[in-house]
Amino acid sequence: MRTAYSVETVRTAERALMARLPEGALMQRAAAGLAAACAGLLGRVYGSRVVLLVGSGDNGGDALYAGARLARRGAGVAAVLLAPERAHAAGLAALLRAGGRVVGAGADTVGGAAAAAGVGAVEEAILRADLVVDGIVGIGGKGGLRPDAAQLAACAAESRAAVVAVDLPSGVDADTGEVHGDAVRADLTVTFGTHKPGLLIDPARAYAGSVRLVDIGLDGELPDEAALEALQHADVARLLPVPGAESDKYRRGVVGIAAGSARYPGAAVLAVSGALRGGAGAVRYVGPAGDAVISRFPETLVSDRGPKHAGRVQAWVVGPGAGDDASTVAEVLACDVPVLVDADGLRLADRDAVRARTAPTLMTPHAGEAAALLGVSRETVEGARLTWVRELASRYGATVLLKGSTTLIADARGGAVRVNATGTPWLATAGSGDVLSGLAGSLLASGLSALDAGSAAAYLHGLAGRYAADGAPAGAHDVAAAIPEAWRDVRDAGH
Ligand SMILES: NC(=O)C1=CN([C@@H]2O[C@H](COP(=O)(O)OP(=O)(O)OC[C@H]3O[C@@H](n4cnc5c(N)ncnc54)[C@H](OP(=O)(O)O)[C@@H]3O)[C@@H](O)[C@H]2O)[C@@H](O)CC1
Ligand SMILES: Nc1ncnc2c1ncn2[C@@H]1O[C@H](COP(=O)(O)OP(=O)(O)O)[C@@H](O)[C@H]1O
Ligand SMILES: [K+]
Repeated sequence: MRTAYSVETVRTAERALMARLPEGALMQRAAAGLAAACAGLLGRVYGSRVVLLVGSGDNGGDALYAGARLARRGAGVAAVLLAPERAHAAGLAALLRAGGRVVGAGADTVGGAAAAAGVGAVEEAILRADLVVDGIVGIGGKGGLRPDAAQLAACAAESRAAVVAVDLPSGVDADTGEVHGDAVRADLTVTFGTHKPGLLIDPARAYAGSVRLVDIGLDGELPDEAALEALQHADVARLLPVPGAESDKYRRGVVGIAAGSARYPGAAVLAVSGALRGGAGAVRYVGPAGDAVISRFPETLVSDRGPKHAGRVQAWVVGPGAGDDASTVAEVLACDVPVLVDADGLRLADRDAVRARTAPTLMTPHAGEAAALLGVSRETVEGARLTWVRELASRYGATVLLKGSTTLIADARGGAVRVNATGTPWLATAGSGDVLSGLAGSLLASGLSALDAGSAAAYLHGLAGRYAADGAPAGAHDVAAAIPEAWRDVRDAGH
């Protein structure tokens, strides 16, 4: 399991750890990890040109100490100080001792003979650099970058240099993944002690590039419950149902799919295609698309009666392609088994009916559907996914899986939110959400909690999307067909 903790929790853990260590030890650990990552990216350190963007906090201190290490290995290191009089003094002294220099403001006072002052010198240094280290601001940041910092970030973006962010890309919100204004775009982010939620949630995630975690010994000080959890293969493998000797189709779980309409029969077919690959022993279909379903998947138990009379079902999926069939949605919500509500079903579901349910409910909106339920714009949801997925879960008293470039799953009870890391933009294809709903419903029917069913389904679906697409467009039915391959990969990693 990969976990991420809030800034407040990190600060508390940092204080506890610092109290047991010599002064400056943590920063040295951070700087050593940062310098190693920079060296890895540079390939050859000797003779390379490195520019440090240095704010006035400890984030700048990390950059300065790492710069000193690179300078000792023969890199030409220049520091740009955003606030020369407040730059980390010991870090700056270490850099200068190692042969580094200062460019721009403050160069005349601290840089010695090699110093060059002026904005032109700064720009030139950044544009000619092989590597830019962003130590402007880390977990002490508020809001987007200030204008002087934003100018440096723009210059770094223009340069051919690789950009390494220290702890976080400066300007992004560490706790939420929101980006309010300008921020640094990094190729690599080297983060310390633990991931921060913002590194795993878009839009901030997209600014971070790839992320490397440096162990500074913080683990023992962090609480058990994280702010955010990202399941890995082994975690998902533990969740996947495996039939035993005494299993039969009913004991494995029957998932009911109430989906599709005369206008959208394909949604029913796709939801069934996901459900058949999700571990339930049988898939039951009710709705007007029975012929389409049976002709594609003859193993489906098709019923022409409503959900209440369809026979034994351990979990329902309702909504994909449902059009305006509100009565079926209401009927399913009245069933005392886990229910997944997706697509049209989200709009048709009565909030009080959802809140009144005692069996688990899993809602699976994309950002547009979530926005409609919340009465805000799609952009608002996409800009602050963590806030809105929690809000929706709390308003409906349900587990909510918010789809998109970052998929988040939140329980109404609170606790750690799950983030799925396996997706690919190739999944943005019509009907792939229907496949996900069937898959998650099937996992619900085989006994997983709503949080686990949603997380495991998103994980497998993301992997299946990768396998199906493999760098080229794929249809939703290809994604469904690739689920068994994803399942086998995950299962094999769990042994
Ligand atoms: N936690 C750990 O275990 C460890 C933490 N470590 C490191 O410490 C870092 C935290 O250091 P920190 O607390 O000194 O704050 P930091 O991020 O440098 O920011 C403060 C500066 O940012 C400025 N500033 C603020 N907003 C801004 C904006 N929008 N745009 C521009 N500037 C802005 C603010 O300016 P001011 O408001 O004071 O004028 C102030 O100068 C952490 O991220 C990690 O790298 C490691 O060394 C070891 C282990
Ligand atoms: N940019 C993206 N990156 C990763 N996954 C994405 C992206 N866009 C969409 N997806 C995924 O693709 C699926 C699309 O579902 P949905 O929006 O419901 O489509 P549909 O309604 O056509 O079935 C979801 O699983 C979603 O998480
Ligand atoms: K930074």
